[in-house]
Amino acid sequence: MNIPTVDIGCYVTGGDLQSDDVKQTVKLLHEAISEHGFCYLKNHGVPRELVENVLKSSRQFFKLPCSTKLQFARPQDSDKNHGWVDLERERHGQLYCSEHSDYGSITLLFQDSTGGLQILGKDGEYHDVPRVPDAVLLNIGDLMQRWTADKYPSTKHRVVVAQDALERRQDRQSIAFFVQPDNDALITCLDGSNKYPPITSFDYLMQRYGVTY
Ligand SMILES: O=C(O)CCC(=O)C(=O)O
Ligand SMILES: [Fe+2]
Repeated sequence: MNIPTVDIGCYVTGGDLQSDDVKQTVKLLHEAISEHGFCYLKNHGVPRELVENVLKSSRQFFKLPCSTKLQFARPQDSDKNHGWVDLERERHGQLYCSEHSDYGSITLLFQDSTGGLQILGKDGEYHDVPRVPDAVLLNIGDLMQRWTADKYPSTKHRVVVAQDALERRQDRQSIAFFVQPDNDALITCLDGSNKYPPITSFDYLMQRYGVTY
């Protein structure tokens, strides 16, 4: 499957929104995410060094003893949705990155070179989505699909660790940034169709967490 790469440099550097460059970028972005719900972004403005530093810090963090990591654990019975989740809980809830779609508006994902991410194509088959150096992967979440009355698909995906990586006991790292609108933002179908009733971003998220955690 060919996930398109869109260069958003002209927008990131503050280009005039009415310029042909920006209009063309918007068109390509629209086409890419309408088709796959996924696309790579180039010239996204996040410095490579920053990404590498975050990966390094997270490597250090995960090597800490469990007792230390527990101090930063995500509370189980509160609406605070950040913090460390141990593998057992993660397996229970999220089935360790088996097939799922993301909840929010968009997700930005940096992967390492291990690979393993796959997306479900319209053909019903899973397709590898390898890392593209210096690009960030953007994907549409369920709330954005609802917001766009299903025009932008929240495509199902999963992570499978390749046999050779398993044998080498190679660690895999990725950084996912889940973008969620402000809690009180009312999500109403943008095309006026009212295909889904309006819901606040917070209520939607809580509904979903209620099912998963
Ligand atoms: O680690 C990855 O490549 C993807 C993870 C993912 O899909 C998620 O956390 O929602
Ligand atoms: Fe995901």
